[in-house]
Amino acid sequence: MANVNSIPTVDLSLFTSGDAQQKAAFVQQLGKAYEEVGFVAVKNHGIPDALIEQLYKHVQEFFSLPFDVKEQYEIPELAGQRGYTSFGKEHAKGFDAPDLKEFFQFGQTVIDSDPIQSEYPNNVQVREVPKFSPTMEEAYRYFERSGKSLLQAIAIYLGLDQYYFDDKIHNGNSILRAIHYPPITQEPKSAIRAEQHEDINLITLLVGASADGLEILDKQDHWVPVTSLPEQIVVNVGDMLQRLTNNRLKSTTHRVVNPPREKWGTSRFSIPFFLHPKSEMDLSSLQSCISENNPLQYEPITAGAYLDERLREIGLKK
Ligand SMILES: O=C(O)CCC(=O)C(=O)O
Ligand SMILES: [Fe+2]
Repeated sequence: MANVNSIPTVDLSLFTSGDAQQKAAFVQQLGKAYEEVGFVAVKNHGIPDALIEQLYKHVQEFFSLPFDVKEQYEIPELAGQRGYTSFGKEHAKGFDAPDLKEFFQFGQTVIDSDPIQSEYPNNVQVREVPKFSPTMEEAYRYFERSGKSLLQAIAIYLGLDQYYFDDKIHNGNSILRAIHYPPITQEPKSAIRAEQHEDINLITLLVGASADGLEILDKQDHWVPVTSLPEQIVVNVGDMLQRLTNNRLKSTTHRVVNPPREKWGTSRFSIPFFLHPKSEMDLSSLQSCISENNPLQYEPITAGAYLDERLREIGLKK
């Protein structure tokens, strides 16, 4: 990735270990960035570099397995929510052509006695790459922790109690998705690897993808490449948070484009963490985000019902 940021940068350590003034400054920077751009690059995000390196290594090992091995880990009844999803299964909302990607999804493991456990299917263990699932699980915990801090800052920005989201995301339905965009072998029908879309969840945390290609749509309707430093993660607002805030925080449209011809021969890997609350969370817009200038835009819905609706729209759920 290029060494220049095209989105605002924030330093999470100001929030997690700074003094009161630094913490307040972080809250304002993050909130303003989410009102204006919807995307930030986060440094000192708390996810160890060595873990990210291991994660990419095992993810690449998994995708380089033969197709008939990967296919054993595909479970259509689970709508792609756990295990492997092969090429051509997912398309963006409103588009027919499938994205040029295969992916693997890893979900929540409940370790306390919360009965919510019965809502979640088991994660899929990949026998051929023994360290794949344990590394996904370890990374999942770190993403949850960083995401929780970011949501605490967002809660303060919205005038809510700092811990407003904590119980809503504890044992939540988050997904760690490892994606492989294969090399391009012939003149592609379109210049797009993943068609434009908005994420469904509260926030998405994305560790440095292995190649350029991610772009966001700015307010002037221009596509702007997202660039961040290797030690940063990109964190964006999803539709659930946009809905909760009655469009005050922006779920910005984004896509992944093909590389220039000289890089067609290379794969692209990326590993977004989609932070979801428990399915029972009420996504009704907050009263504090409704005003004469910004009248209520959405019907009330729970996170679970909303996710279900969206999975049907993108072709994962029938
Ligand atoms: O591959 C990327 O960099 C982003 C993928 C993405 O936007 C998504 O899966 O929702
Ligand atoms: Fe996305």
